[in-house]
Amino acid sequence: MAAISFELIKKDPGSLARLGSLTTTHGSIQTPIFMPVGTQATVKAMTPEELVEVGSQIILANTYHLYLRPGHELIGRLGGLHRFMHWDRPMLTDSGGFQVFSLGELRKISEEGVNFRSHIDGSRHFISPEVSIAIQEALGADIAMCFDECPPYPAEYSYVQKSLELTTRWALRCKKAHQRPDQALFGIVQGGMHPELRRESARQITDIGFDGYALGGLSVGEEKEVMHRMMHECSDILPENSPRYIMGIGAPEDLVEAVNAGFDMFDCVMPTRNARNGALFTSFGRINIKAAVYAEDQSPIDPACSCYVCRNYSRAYLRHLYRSQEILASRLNSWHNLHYFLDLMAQIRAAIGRGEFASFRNDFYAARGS
Ligand SMILES: CCCSCc1cc(N)cc2c(=O)[nH]c(N)nc12
Ligand SMILES: [Zn+2]
Repeated sequence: MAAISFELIKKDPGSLARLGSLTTTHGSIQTPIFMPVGTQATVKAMTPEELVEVGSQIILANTYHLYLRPGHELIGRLGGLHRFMHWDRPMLTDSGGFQVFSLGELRKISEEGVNFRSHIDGSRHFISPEVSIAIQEALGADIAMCFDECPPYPAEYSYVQKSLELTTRWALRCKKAHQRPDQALFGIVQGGMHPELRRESARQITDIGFDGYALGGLSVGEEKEVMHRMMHECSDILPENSPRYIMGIGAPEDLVEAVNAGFDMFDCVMPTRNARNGALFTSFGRINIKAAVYAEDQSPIDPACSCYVCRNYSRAYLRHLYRSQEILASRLNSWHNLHYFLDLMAQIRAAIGRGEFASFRNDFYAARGS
């Protein structure tokens, strides 16, 4: 029996947007979906029960971080990541490559894998496709990701081309190493910001064949129009009846564009990281709660928001908490931002269900004056 099954429920008449249902070992997910990031086995400041209350269906964790601390063997011995963090719904783990390149010190890449120093204590480590798969199988998430190289941005065409070829060879090694029958494995498409390399990588990864397909190498500092163009470059190559995930995306406007390009799954630290910095998402754009203008503002963050925070707390109080560096500031701000992202996806699913995604997209931009 396959670790996951994906049902394409409805295609939007005016775009590539689609409704889907992804069934995993730990339950089903309605797509398009945003996946909160729980890097170190916690979506910062939120309990699992609160994550469910704000609409989370699936959350992410990070192989790199959990390998370094507390260790994947420890988590495996204690029953796996679901039990360790008291989350009994779907989970996805990233493969660690991206974090090694973006967090690790003094990393050295070879055909075999990557040697790097821990960002925590400088200790030396090595991760290969086989090691990444072994870590993810020990953690036991419902979806594992292939070990890939996310090329730096910008990078020479020749470097990006060699890099995508390495990612393909690593993807093949990941597929051969992956044994866990209750865990799906997604391939990752690279190719930088070059349309023809994106298409070449998409062909190579789909030729190997995976349970789902991700676009990597985006949200790495490129201009938005470049990011959006790359989203459209390989939609026609990725199998229509497989789940499609764009890694590290993104801001609300990027989510709308990614759905418009035919993608189903997204993750980003933005709602929780921005929350801790006081940046709050609303139906009329972003606000920063530390601004003096909110000092005596008794209105909610967003009058159009139905979340627990907007129903019970004023901007004045949230500004006070933030300026006082109270822990509750991170909790309430994260609660509202996650609700905003997850409610946006629920509105998108409803619009696709009505065959009205194109008008939803127009209204979304109109409400933000763009
Ligand atoms: C928990 C974090 C998941 S997404 C991390 C991520 C984010 C972005 N932006 C790109 C990549 C990528 O190219 N490859 C991989 N494995 N991961 C990426
Ligand atoms: Zn709210």
